[in-house]
Formats: sequence, C-alpha cells, structure tokens
Amino acid sequence: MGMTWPTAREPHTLTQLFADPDRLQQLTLEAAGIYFDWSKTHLTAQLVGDFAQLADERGLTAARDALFAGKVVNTSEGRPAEHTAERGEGAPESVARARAFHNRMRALIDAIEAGALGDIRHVLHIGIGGSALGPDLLIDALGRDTGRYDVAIVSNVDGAALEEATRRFDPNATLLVIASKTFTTSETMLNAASALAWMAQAGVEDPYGRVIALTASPDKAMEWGVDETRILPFAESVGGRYSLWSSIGFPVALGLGWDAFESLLEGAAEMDRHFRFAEPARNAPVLAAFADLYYTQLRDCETRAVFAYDERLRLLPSYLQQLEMESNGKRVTPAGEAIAWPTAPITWGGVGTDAQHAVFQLLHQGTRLVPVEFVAAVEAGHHQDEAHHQALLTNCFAQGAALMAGKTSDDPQRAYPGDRPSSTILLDAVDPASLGALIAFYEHRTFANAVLLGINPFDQFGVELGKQIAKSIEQEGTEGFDPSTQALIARAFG
Ligand SMILES: O=P(O)(O)OC[C@H]1O[C@](O)(CO)[C@@H](O)[C@@H]1O
Repeated sequence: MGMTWPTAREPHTLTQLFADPDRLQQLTLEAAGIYFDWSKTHLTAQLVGDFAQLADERGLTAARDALFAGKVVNTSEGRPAEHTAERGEGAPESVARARAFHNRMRALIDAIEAGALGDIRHVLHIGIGGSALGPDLLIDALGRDTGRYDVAIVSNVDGAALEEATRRFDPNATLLVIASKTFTTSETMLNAASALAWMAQAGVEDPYGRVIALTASPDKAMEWGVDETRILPFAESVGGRYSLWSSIGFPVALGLGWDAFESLLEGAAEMDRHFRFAEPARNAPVLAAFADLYYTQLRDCETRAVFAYDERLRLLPSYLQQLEMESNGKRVTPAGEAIAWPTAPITWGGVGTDAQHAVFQLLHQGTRLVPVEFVAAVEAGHHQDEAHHQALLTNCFAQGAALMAGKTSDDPQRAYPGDRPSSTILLDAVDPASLGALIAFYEHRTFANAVLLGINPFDQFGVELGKQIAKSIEQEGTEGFDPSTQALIARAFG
C-alpha cells in the first residue's frame, strides 16, 4: 500500500511560526466545552490543508459515516463498532437496544438503592483492560466524598490487588460486580471466584445473591452462577476498550449516581456530534490525529507523552495506553498487507507537577523529540485550595512555554534547545460531562489516526498469544518451551 505523507514546506521553529498573527485562532478551538490548543505544535494551516486532503483520499468521511451508521467497520471480526450508539449517536436500532440495556441497568440500580440486595455500602468491581480502566478512571476522578458507595476496582490477578480491597470492605455489605465482555478472561474469573470465596468464608448467607455480571455473554455468566435478573448485558458490537458507556459503566452509575452517568453519556454525545459534523480544519479529534501523524510520520517520533495536570486525572495516561496502543498498535492493513510506515506511537505519561521532577529533563534536553500533551482543568475540585490549583496550572502552562522557547546559554549543559512541541487540552471542570467529552475525543482521534494509517482499530489479536502460552503452561507444563522459559518456571515453581 503506497502513501505520500504531507511535507512541511519550510522548516520553521515554533517561535517563528507564531509570527503569523492568525496562528492562535487557526490552531485552537472549543468543542463540547473543551478548549484545545495545537498552536505550540508544528502544524500550520498549510499542513492541516495537506492532511485534510490526505484524509479525503483515505476516505475519512466515509469511514466516519460507516462508524456512526453501524456498518461493519471491524472487518476482521465481521462486526460494527457501536460505542457511540450507547450515547445515542448511532444506527436507530442500535441506539434503541442500548437504551433498553441502560433502562435495565437503571432499574437494578434503583433496586439496589432501595435495599433490594440488602445493606450494600461497598462495591467490588472485578474486571481487566477495557472492563476496568474506564470505571477506574471515572471513580478515581469523581468518586471521592460522594457520600454514596465505596467502589474498588480490582483488575490484576496478583492476589495483593484483591486483598487490598477485601481488607477494607465488609463482606456482608459488599456487592460483587464481575465485568467481562467475554466472561472468560482468566484473571477476572480467578479474582471473581476468590472474591466469592471471601464472602462465603465470612458467612455471607447467599453470596451469589450479591453478584452482578456486566457482560456481552450472558449465557456464560449464567453458567458461572449469576442469576439472570442480575446480569446487565451489552452488545457484542461494543469493543472492550470502548465499553465504559455500556453496562461496564455500572460502577460509575452506582458510585456517582444515575444523573452523573447520563451526563457522562451526554458529554460524549456532544463530542460525537462535533466529530461528525465539523470540517477537518476545525475538528478536534481530526486535528489531533493530524498532529499525531505529523510527528510520527514526518519527525520520526516514537512516543507521545500525556501529562494530566490534575490529580483527579492521574489514571488518564493508563486509560489512553490501552485505547491508543491496543487500537492502533498494528502492522498490517485489514487486507493483510504490511504497512510501510510507523503506526501508533508509544503512549506514556504521568501527572504534573510530579512528572516535572522526574521525566521532564529528557523532554527539555534529551536527544529524542517527544510531542507532549497537557490536560488540565480551569476549576479546582471542591476539595482543593485555590492557591494550589493556581500553582498547578501555572506550572502546566510554564512547561509548554519552556519546551517551545528553550533558553540559550554559553554553557551547553545549561542550554535548552527549545522548539519542542506540546498541545494543551483545557477543561472547564473535571465533571462527568467534560470527562465524557474528553474520552470520546480520544476515541475519535484514535479512529481518525487508524483511518489515515490504514488500520482496523477495533480488533486486538496481538494480546492472544501470551494468554494461550500461559494456559498451555498451566495445563501441559513446560515441555517444548525454550530453555530460558523452562528455567524461569523451574526456579519459580520447583
Ligand atoms: O472484558 P473481557 O472479555 O474480560 O476482556 C478484557 C480485556 O481483554 C482484552 O481482550 C485484551 O486481552 C481487552 O481488549 C479487553 O478489554
């Protein structure tokens, strides 16, 4: 498959690019209440135009329409990708089905709140990957001091993860939520069995009566012993890492309240409409994808870094790692042809200001170019002192300015080369609606990248081999494995 990427006509530094008085206006925009700034990247109006033309040639508009129309965009698995239908933006029958599933979830939440499952104060949500990262991000960001349920999200098969939750939870007041699209993921099933045993050992009368299943495989949940009335299904066409909006969002709806969950969906729907209808040069997910492609294809950047300048968003980089790397970490086209250019960069990041005192040295003075993304919110959380928040934001903006401007010095060790790109995403507040819009922005940006790269972002066959090998070691032992693996197993298990 051949493709010519746009080229920067004249190499200008970022500081030079600001000589254009229209630059700020051209490369900033507001969408779904979020302010986006790409003016400190090397994108120019010219480059945006070139990328828009490429997007045209690559069929971005048709691909986007197919996504929202519920067409089979996940061709390797022969199904649509209908996460937007969960927020009301999709094929009418898929939207109706999502509404019916949401109504079922709401009825169960109402019943739990009314005490139908007994005294519930703790919610133990067990799931991994897309069945954990979204709920974890939302609960961590917004679940403090709600006066509602205490929610723990447990994903790792390491028993220490489950123990941390069971140590602080009362088994007699715990709701066990098993979240798994397939209801076969080994880590989740082992954690779920151990959590159930913990409840039984503590003398909970009917532990199964406290189990909720969130799944696209209700039959498997029933086989496991979950009563049908406590199974919250979602459509097979909703991908794991895109499933926060479905019943996988149950701990969010229970922990933050139904109104918050609806605001989350509405915030995402607003971003959906923006992505659908805004022209490329004023379309936030599309512009972000252009910047991503500029740095990976034209500047050979192998990574991109996301720094949340807000403690509430500290899990955002982990969430994005799955979304971006599991979606676009591919090497062939849907037709099976090798892709001749780099695909998704490595997403990494952290929290500001902590990261400034750890990894920013490399960003400012290292030999690698890393496009940086800052995510911050104008409003401090209710728990936060204004002075702290001002210091936080000031640091965030200062870093962007410093990366770009650099600093000369007679001593090369003290010189900063500058011209290092960053983009800034500024929320008004960290609330359900803004986080819905933010996450939907990232989903569509990943999709736009995929279309231009020539990738199916909705499958993830690359995660299967390790799982198969782990299973075969468990079941058949080490025979046939390489000497290194055999030695490790012998040393660990004797
Ligand atoms: O929800 P499930 O089926 O347990 O899968 C969990 C996660 O595992 C993966 O399939 C990868 O192993 C993810 O895509 C998914 O989010």
